[in-house]
Amino acid sequence: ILQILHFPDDRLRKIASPVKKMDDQIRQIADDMLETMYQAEGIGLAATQVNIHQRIIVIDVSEDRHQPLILINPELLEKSGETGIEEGCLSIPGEKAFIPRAKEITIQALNREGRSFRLSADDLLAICIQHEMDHLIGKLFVDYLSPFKRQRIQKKMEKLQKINEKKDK
Ligand SMILES: O=C(O)C[C@@H](Cc1ccccc1)[C@H](O)SCc1ccccc1
Ligand SMILES: [Zn+2]
Repeated sequence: ILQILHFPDDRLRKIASPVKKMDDQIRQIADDMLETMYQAEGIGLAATQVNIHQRIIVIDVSEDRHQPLILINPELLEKSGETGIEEGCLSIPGEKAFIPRAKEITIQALNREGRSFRLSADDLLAICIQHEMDHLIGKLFVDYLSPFKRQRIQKKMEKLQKINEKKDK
């Protein structure tokens, strides 16, 4: 299980580098990320969130929680339409906000064997991919909100941090 960074940790703002070569080390990172995501009851996780600054995303939006998707070096090829839901984020626990997203997207990525594939997605899967791809460029859903709302969330998270630090001591 990997430790998930929490907003406003500056490391969440780093830009991830493309994976140079798909190898066992990258596969191990993806497996550790999947385990961390399932344990945290998320439906997606980006490497940035676990302080690994490479373009690796894991997703599982299935009901049975056994259809993991690994996206290496994802690129957005097309997007269309508009949709949105109240989004959460494992790096901003307890906060939710409606975020506008494209309804359909087509991406290209490498799979766990390092082979290039294209994926067209809509609804929750499309939203999740867009949310995770934002993480890889240091973007969080709070960045779509007004500065006032973002600041209010930052204050709440910093207070939570202090309470947790006291507990750990
Ligand atoms: O922090 C993350 O990247 C995990 C996100 C992924 C996500 C956020 C918003 C919309 C879709 C995916 C979530 O914490 S996963 C938790 C969750 C579960 C079901 C529906 C929405 C969010
Ligand atoms: Zn997130």
